[in-house]
Amino acid sequence: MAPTLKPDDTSRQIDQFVDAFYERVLADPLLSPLFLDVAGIELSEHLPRIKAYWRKMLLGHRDYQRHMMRKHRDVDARQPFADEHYERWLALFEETLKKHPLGSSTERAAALARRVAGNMRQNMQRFRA
Ligand code: HEM
Repeated sequence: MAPTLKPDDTSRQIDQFVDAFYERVLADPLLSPLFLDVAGIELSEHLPRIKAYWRKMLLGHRDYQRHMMRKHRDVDARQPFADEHYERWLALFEETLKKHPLGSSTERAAALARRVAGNMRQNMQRFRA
């Protein structure tokens, strides 16, 4: 019988995935200024939040309770997100997922990322108008 992946394993995989994703994002000339200059993120606070967000989305954990859309609206108000930002963000997300899959949650993570990015794009346009 194939070994079953326990939630703890997925949680560890999420940590590795997010670290690897942010290595790419922060090395990306298009995306990194939004994180480092416009939002001025503190990595030691930001990364645990992103990990908690994905544990909530994929495992139903309750430790992420912030309003992530509002955070993006604040950044967008200072430096509007363009289509190419969404495309690059998703491309890096999917590239990272291939190298650091999340077991049985891999496909769901990809689909969620696409859906949330699509909602975000609409949400930003509504709030800008
Ligand atoms: C164009 C695409 C995106 C860009 C450029 C982007 C950029 C950013 C930036 C700059 C921050 C830091 C905000 C701050 O601390 O002030 C942030 C936070 C965050 N992003 Fe994104 N993001 C994008 C798409 C997404 C998507 C699609 C998701 C989810 C599927 C996501 C999830 C998050 C989460 C959970 C946070 C943490 C918010 C908090 O502080 O609680 N992002 N993002």
